[in-house]
Amino acid sequence: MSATNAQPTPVAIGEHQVGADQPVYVIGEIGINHNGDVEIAKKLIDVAVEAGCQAVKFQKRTPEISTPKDQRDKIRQTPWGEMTYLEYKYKVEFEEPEYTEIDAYAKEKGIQWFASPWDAPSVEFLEKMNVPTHKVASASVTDHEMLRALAATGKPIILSTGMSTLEQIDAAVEILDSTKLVILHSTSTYPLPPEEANLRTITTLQERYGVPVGYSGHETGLQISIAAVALGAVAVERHITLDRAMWGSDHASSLEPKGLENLVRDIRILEKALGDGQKRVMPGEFSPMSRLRRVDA
Ligand SMILES: C=C(OP(=O)(O)O)C(=O)O
Repeated sequence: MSATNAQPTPVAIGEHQVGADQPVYVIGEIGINHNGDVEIAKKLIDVAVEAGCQAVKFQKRTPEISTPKDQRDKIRQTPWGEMTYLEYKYKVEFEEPEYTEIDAYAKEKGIQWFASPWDAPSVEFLEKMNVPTHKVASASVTDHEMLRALAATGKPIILSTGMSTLEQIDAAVEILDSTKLVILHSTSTYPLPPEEANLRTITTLQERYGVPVGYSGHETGLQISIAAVALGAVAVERHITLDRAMWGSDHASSLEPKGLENLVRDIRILEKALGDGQKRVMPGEFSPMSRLRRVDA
């Protein structure tokens, strides 16, 4: 855990480098917005590819382990009828046949995919799928058993930090290999109001952990994610959906295809605009300078 002003070495995630002076790593978080339908998942992969994301992400659960005990028997109205929360969790869970299809489809489309495992057996499952990285969801920052399973994979890890204190993040970072770690600043309020975004935490995390820091956003709109990049975020993750009005908990605070396209477009402009911070006269200024500046002044 080193505090330093030097830029941390980028982390390699498959063919992509994530860090300073690299293209911002944009992750389209499909999560469970596929609503249990692999065809919707494929359409969302298309959306991410067309927007220019480098990766899409899913969530992998073993529902009888990851669903909090006091929530399991709660009754829910769902598109599949009335059922318990646990039954619903199984409805939206992809298993090996669906992930095999997703893997082939993502490879064909040239985009990376990975997932946040929500329990230790899901780490094993994702390892069998040969994912390039694993994401730690904010809710799992304190799940040390799972973090140890993730560290044992030797893969680069993306650690989200919503709903967490610095002490909880310290303990998680102690378990993970900080040479292969990307931390995401996040606030787990859905949808995120601007006054809870606290984007300056990006700098706090950069200085405290000396690793590349990105942003996982749950706001509506694009401004906060774009500002995160201006403040140094090297990765941005946003939930994506085909339609914000679809049934399910995460659709409303997700980006639709046009929103994602605009986000990636604006991030790519910002990457160019941020520059290197060295003050110099730019090539485009020579002509206006010759017209506007008095040489005898
Ligand atoms: C909920 C997740 O992420 P975050 O905490 O970044 O929102 C997730 O990755 O499953």
